[in-house]
Amino acid sequence: MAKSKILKKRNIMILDSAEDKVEQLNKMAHFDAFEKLEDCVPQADMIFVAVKPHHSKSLFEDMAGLTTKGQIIISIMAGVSIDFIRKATGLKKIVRAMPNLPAQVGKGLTSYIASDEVSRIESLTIEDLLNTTGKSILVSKEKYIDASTGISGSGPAYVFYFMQSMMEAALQMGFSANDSKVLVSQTFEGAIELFNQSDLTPDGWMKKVASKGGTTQAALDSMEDNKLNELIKEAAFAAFNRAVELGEAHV
Ligand SMILES: NC(=O)C1=CN([C@@H]2O[C@H](COP(=O)(O)OP(=O)(O)OC[C@H]3O[C@@H](n4cnc5c(N)ncnc54)[C@H](OP(=O)(O)O)[C@@H]3O)[C@@H](O)[C@H]2O)C=CC1
Ligand SMILES: O=C(O)[C@@H]1CCC=N1
Repeated sequence: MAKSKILKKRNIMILDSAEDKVEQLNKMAHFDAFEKLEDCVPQADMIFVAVKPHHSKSLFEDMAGLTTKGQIIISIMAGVSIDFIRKATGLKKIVRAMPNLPAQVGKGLTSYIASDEVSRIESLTIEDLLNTTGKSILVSKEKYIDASTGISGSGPAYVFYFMQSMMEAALQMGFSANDSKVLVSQTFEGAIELFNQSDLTPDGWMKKVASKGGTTQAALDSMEDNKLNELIKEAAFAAFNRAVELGEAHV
């Protein structure tokens, strides 16, 4: 975000509670870092909250008296609801967003929703900011933020789980660690590129790879026999349910 052309140099202030981190962050070119809320919160137009959900209560308590009515809170915390943030901060303009880790390389996906008090123009500005980290989707109900946590928020970890499993199989087949890594990463990259450059569904692509009675079919049959599809869906719902649970702990 800081590197994007949308923001002028040093338009971003970062707060961290650790002195050494603030020092380290201040050596970077694109933003100013602070250790104290009072040094940055009062001057902010938008306040991104990126602490762990269980730190939110004490953070909001510490922010009391430092915020002003027009400020917008943009929370990326899993589960924590707009209603909770509204009550805890006394502010009305709240955005809940769920980004994912590929935002670090400009390939993120952020779902978001804004409270009614956020104006259309503010919402568009926020979308522009979020899009500096990849793509964004505006959802129609807050429950879709929890749902997208189970798909895109936590999703990169599922992909890494699959990669890890395939790399372990490659190692067991006798490949070196480096060759295992290249075999797996290029396979993922190639598959994603094919998928993105066509209208074919994943199922359609599976059929293109699998020759009748061939090797791929043997692998897909093994996955079906083990109900891997169900297990993956169950895992995504476990993350969704955990987001709801985190929300229930913050009411
Ligand atoms: N990791 C991910 O892929 C995603 C995470 N999220 C959400 O982002 C949030 C952060 O997660 P994650 O980055 O994994 O967690 P981290 O623990 O890495 O980051 C939290 C940061 O908040 C700092 N912090 C805690 N309390 C305060 C405070 N009172 N004032 C200032 N800074 C504070 C911590 O500093 P210190 O370490 O010094 O305590 C730490 O740097 C969570 O709410 C999570 O749900 C959302 C989408 C994806
Ligand atoms: O694991 C978590 O709780 C956070 C939210 C989505 C990704 N990481």
